Amino acid sequence: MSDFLTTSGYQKIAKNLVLPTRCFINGKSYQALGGETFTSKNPATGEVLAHITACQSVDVDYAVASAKNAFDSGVWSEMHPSERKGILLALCDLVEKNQHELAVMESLDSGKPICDCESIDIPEFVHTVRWHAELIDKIYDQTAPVGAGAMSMVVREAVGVVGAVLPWNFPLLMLAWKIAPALAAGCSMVVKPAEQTSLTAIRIAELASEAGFPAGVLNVITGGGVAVGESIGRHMDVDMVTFTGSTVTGRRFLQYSAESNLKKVVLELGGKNPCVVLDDAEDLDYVAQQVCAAAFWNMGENCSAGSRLIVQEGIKDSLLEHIKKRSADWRLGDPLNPENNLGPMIDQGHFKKVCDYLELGKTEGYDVVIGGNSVDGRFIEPTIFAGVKNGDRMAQEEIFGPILSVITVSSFEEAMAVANDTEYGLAASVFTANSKRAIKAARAIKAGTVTVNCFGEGDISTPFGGYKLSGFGGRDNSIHAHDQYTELKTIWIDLNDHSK
Ligand SMILES: NC(=O)C1=CN([C@@H]2O[C@H](COP(=O)(O)OP(=O)(O)OC[C@H]3O[C@@H](n4cnc5c(N)ncnc54)[C@H](O)[C@@H]3O)[C@@H](O)[C@H]2O)C=CC1
Ligand code: BAL
Repeated sequence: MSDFLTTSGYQKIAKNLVLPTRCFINGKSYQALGGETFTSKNPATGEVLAHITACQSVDVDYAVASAKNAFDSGVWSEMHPSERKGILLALCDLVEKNQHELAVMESLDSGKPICDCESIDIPEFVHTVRWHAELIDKIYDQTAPVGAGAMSMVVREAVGVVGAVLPWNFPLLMLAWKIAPALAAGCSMVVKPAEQTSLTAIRIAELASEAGFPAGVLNVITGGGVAVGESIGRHMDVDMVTFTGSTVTGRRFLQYSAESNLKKVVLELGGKNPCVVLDDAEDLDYVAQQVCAAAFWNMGENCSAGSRLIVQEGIKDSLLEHIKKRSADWRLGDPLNPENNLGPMIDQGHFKKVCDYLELGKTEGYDVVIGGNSVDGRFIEPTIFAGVKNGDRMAQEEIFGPILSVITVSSFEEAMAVANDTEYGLAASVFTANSKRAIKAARAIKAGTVTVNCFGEGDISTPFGGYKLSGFGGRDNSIHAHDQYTELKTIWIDLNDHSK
């Protein structure tokens, strides 16, 4: 559903919303033992939304014990797959029933435009959970070709207790990408949302309980990165961690695992993704629209944002003219106004970081094609710097804001070399009318997803994750995500008659 209300309709919902302040453990609302709280603020206004319970390692112990008890009891892990599916589908129905309230909560907490919350985040949450729910009563285990003397079954079993540590840029959607395959596979979970955006994750745990999830299967624990995130990463009873966030923090989870129980670790990390436009690209207005979406969607706070435009010199000027026109599609302002599609930066620390890149652009003397300014101390204008060299900081560092660097190249070969000249490898887009060049480019670029003649991340049926510093250990989405929340077990049955 994506019919928008009016701004005043959303404001009315916002006024009446009851925002959760306690987390959700073992089927109940839970207050951290230490009694401390942290504040969640509206990034668009700075207003305090909620004082949320700040958990510590002792609370993590309780959440993990609850998840482990639930898992070991078999109440979820051994439930008939079609029954598990039914409960996951019931959660989806409840999310749809509460769509507007969840959308407003997400927008207030994260600064995301309400139009995106309504038309992308919530429908995609539901689609993701339904897809994995629908999968679990249709997949079969295998037998191995071991001859007549034995029967060998190769079966998949749920990993156990999964810790999910989440980022703030897609609070609901990243929650879905992690919980849908893990819960469908039969795992129990301890989820830590980012401090900036805890509200909708808590609300989803409440709705899950209402949908019939047994206590302890889905626990949401709130608090800081070190107090809660590290405690999950080092916990001896957590069998796997799935993480989305910065590469710096992602590396830490490998360390936590190595220094504890060698838990499985799946990391979905940063990106500095190229949009390559070759000189035979058709319909430059469409290309410009896609380039703008790649760079500015979700305020550029997107790991797969196309933040480097690599354009062949013959069409650069013409493409930039189209991009200037298309940038008018991006309207900045009150996230609760459904006409706006650019909200504020997530918090003041991040706002300052992105402002520093605006300053860097001026210091470096780049051509400012559009934007270049901050607005109201919270928002950043969509900004394009031309004349950037790929070795520059602007083209190498993940900014996580609506800033696009334009790098000009003279040939296909140079475009490929520049596209790959990054420590990241999450996503890339290529625009060309020549199908051979499209396929060659898609094969040449070292990235987990390469889209041709469009910007995107694939869909629920395609794996999402990165090469190089963009990821480790697995993928979100698709049947591959389901598989990674399972262990492979071989059961070997001797059929020989040993009595002779
Ligand atoms: N790949 C992506 O989707 C994301 C990338 N980022 C990048 O990271 C930069 C910094 O943003 P942050 O919010 O600080 O990212 P972060 O990676 O530090 O935070 C993500 C999650 O990790 C947790 N965390 C933080 N420190 C931890 C630790 N020592 N041990 C365990 N868990 C920990 C946080 O509480 C949060 O839940 C951004 O400017 C952006 O460039 C941020 C969020 C998402
Ligand atoms: N774009 C979805 C994944 C992420 O930004 O973290």
